[in-house]
Amino acid sequence: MTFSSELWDRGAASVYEQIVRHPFITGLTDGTLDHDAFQYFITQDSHYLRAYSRALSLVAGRATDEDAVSMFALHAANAIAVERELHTSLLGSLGLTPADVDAAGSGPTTTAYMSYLTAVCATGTYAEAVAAVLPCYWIYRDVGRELLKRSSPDPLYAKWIATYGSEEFDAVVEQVLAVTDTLDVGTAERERCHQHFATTCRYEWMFWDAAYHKLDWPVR
Ligand SMILES: Cc1ncc(CO)c(N)n1
Repeated sequence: MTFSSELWDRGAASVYEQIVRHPFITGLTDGTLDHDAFQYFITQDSHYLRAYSRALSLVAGRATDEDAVSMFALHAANAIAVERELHTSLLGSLGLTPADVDAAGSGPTTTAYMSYLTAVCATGTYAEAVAAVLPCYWIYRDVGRELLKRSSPDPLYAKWIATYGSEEFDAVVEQVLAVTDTLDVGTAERERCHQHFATTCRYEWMFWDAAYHKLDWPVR
């Protein structure tokens, strides 16, 4: 069994089932999700993608194989590009400006998820860092594909779905999976990889759940 399928079986399979059943996700395709929740999601994702880009830069710096260095560095740059393009256009359609995103700040779940990714990528081994960032790619690819089958009556949601359900995004994820499957991991390190992978899978579910409930800090 490949390392990536081992990670998925132990850490993602059950969480993924719960993600595709989540009312945020089903609401995207049947059009019942309210725009306030989607707006919260895109706003928080703008904050998330900035941290994700920096986390990927750390992974790039850890990689020894030059193809992997180049790949993660490219993905780090692309995360900023996606944040700017997709989000500016979607936020514009929702009547929001980048200043509104800054003013909203990052919510509790976003902050927790970003902090975890940053910590693992800064202090873990290369394999641990790859395991921590992998669910961000993989879950979005699978969710995007699943949603693309149904698309959405709402053009905003359809646009979002088309990005992550695209063949281009699939090719990106396949490259990362191939890198994951060539990692040389020791026994103790392997367990830590499983923990990080499972944790960021849970954060992926929590990120959608936070948007669905428009979760705010309980105190300010
Ligand atoms: C929370 C989250 N996870 C993964 C992705 C995919 O890059 C994203 N845009 N946002």
